[in-house]
Amino acid sequence: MHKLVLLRHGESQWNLENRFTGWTDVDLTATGEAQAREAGEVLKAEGFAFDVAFTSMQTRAIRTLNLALESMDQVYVPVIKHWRLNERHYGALQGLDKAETAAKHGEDQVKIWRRSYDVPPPPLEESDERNPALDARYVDVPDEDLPLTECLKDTVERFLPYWDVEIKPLVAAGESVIIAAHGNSLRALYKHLAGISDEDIIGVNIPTGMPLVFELDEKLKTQKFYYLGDEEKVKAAMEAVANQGKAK
Ligand SMILES: O=C(O)[C@@H](CO)OP(=O)(O)O
Repeated sequence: MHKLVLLRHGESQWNLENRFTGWTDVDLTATGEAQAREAGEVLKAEGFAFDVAFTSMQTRAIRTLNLALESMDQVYVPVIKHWRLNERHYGALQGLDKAETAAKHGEDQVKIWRRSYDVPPPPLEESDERNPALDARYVDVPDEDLPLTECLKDTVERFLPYWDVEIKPLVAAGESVIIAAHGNSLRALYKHLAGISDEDIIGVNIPTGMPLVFELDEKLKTQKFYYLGDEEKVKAAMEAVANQGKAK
């Protein structure tokens, strides 16, 4: 049996401000840092010893991983960063307040933009200074692979090839792996690993800073998955994420 750990970053500045974030590179808040350290403590208490860690190219996920490994006394673990683990690109919604957007366009429309499988938010203009093609960290990525918006299906299509080729073989070989990433990029992997339908993925919300363990058999079929930590706390945190798209 293999155990794979998924960890969404701790609270970011724009989680706190309730703004659509996507590929905007915001940092953790002090609460987010504490959540990351706490995740590390929980993982340590459960006896996890990682062989390799994967994360995105975004500060909030990288720092969450670093802080968690630090509180596990495992900063020596090799870390691989890749853009395919980045958050889903939120297009022209990036920077907008979620509750204000719900008041303007309706909660139903915001839920479609936030959680539907195949409806992308309006794209950024190519000339927008936030176009990832202008960001030095993606200089080696072909422009046509860099998104100006994404629905979850697009995120699945860019994340899963990386999972299949780079991560899955390590898990299959018995390596202990942690992936520190984002609410929606982890929903893409969650959908795949848990076999969730395009319709049911709408109801899945991943809370910040809470380790999610997938137990996989020898064929890497999921046997069970669960969050580490207090069940009520996890439930409340999931509901809070779902409610971020409601008008005030
Ligand atoms: O803004 C975002 O990029 C994501 C994750 O923080 O938010 P949401 O939960 O609304 O998809």
